[in-house]
Amino acid sequence: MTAQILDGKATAAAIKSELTTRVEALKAKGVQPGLGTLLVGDDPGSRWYVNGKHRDCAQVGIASIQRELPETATQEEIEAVVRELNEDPACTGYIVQLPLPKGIDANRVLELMDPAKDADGLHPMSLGRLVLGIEGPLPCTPYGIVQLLRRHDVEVKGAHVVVVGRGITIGRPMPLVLTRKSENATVTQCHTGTRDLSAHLKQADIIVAAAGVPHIIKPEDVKPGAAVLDVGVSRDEAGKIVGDVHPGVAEVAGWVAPNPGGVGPMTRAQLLVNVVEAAERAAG
Ligand SMILES: Nc1nc2c(c(=O)[nH]1)N[C@@H](CN(C=O)c1ccc(C(=O)N[C@@H](CCC(=O)O)C(=O)O)cc1)CN2
Repeated sequence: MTAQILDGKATAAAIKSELTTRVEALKAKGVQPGLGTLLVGDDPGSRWYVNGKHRDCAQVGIASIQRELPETATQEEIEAVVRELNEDPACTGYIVQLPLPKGIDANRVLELMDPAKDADGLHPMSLGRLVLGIEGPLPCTPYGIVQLLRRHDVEVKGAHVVVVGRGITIGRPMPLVLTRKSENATVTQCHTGTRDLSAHLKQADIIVAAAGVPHIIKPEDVKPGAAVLDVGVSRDEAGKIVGDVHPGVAEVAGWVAPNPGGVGPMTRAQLLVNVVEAAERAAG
């Protein structure tokens, strides 16, 4: 293996340590930040992610509010919990864990959230703010990726980034974050309608692979020295994660974010950043 590792675990640990100091300063002003989560259904992956978020909160001094509903919950029952979280003063920010069960209108649920409590940066108002260049919470995975690159001194300004995928949590908002003046990257977005993925990938200085297609990024499609971030999550028969990036890419790339251990921990760290920043804004 020749590529250097974009170490998400170590970087997230550094961010959490910085946040601990900021949370202490908030508490000294009488402000206790609290993260709420709403988990609907029994998906073991989603449960693992939500539990991880609350473990992180405990580490940095953020309070936890955990709400759960069964897989059979109706749209109305989910919306009732969202209204409760909107009203709960102990909950300064919250997330609705995605995906929601089949048949639930996730957009309607997201729209119902109080935008001032959107810890995920996925509320339509937060995404609109991002488009307009107004300060607000940033989507956790896209901004976690930017932080991971910055903290390893990988140049984002002027880089050509190819994003593969257009899902709500990563692919769709990723170009919005990367093309802000502060990031100033040039972005090509590829998806299932892209004719020649390989031709686009070969041009990339940075590849963000969020297609959810095992090993779709092959060594022969990667420019030598490029940074490749694997965000795809598929599972093999034993339940082990299989990413979007073929292991042979590490022989060609300059940098790789492994999966697990790369972008996932950064998603969780950025969520805490959003909670702390919202509490800081509220505290003036
Ligand atoms: N409301 C949201 N739902 C979802 C989001 C999101 O940002 N907001 N993103 C993903 C899931 N996710 C956070 O919720 C998430 C994914 C992965 C990780 C992580 O740390 N992964 C580990 C590996 C875990 C494993 O072995 O299964 C890693 O990469 O090292 C954290 C959070 C979809 N839903």
